[in-house]
Amino acid sequence: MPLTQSLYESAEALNQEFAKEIVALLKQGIDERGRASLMVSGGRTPLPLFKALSEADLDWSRVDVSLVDERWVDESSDASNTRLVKQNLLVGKAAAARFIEMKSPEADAADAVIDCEGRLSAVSQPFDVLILGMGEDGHTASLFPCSEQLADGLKLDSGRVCIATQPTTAPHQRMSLTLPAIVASRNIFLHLTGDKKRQVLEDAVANSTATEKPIVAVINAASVTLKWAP
Ligand SMILES: O=C(O)[C@H](O)[C@@H](O)[C@H](O)[C@H](O)COP(=O)(O)O
Repeated sequence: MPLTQSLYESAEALNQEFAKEIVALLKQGIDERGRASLMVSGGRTPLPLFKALSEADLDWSRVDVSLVDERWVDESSDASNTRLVKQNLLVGKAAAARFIEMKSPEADAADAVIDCEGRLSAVSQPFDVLILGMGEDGHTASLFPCSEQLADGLKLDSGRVCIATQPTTAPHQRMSLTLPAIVASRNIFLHLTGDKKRQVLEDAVANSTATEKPIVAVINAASVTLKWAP
């Protein structure tokens, strides 16, 4: 599938323009279906985008927000994506959005998959806007090349929305959307900054298999728009 490239001179320009594009897509979803859904990844890259979104004029009360993946830690942990989103995105105007939790009290993410899918069934699907990041190992969401669960997470006919994964190259058990859940989204964005990640992406698309670099699995299965700045 095509990877549309949207390249910006600066991260500032990227985040301002990207936020406007996301808001327009969410408005379209609300106009057409009464509600819209925004699925976000964790990590450091999205923080300035979250700030721009939190200041955007939108009927956020009609927007469902949830996570593309979650580290299986308490919200009090600095590693929690729930904490990251609540502190950076669901503030200001965006505080009115409905947040659907991925994390639940189960000690093991593997014991929480069915419940997580049940909670996410309350989110209007297909997701209107889904934002992916990427690690330098080519992982996206919490679909890591090193994890034993990767093959199951990449099965397009699994019928699953969530999967518990255990990376060996990154801390914490994870809960992740599966590849089929990701690629069913109406608008999929890959949000990257820096020359290194752009090089990793270009090399992966040119030379890697989906299991070597899971971001390739997404690009092979859906139309993805790259949002990149230096
Ligand atoms: O929970 C997570 O960590 C993310 O979902 C993960 O897939 C992230 O998007 C990449 O690791 C990039 O993270 P950075 O933006 O911090 O480089």
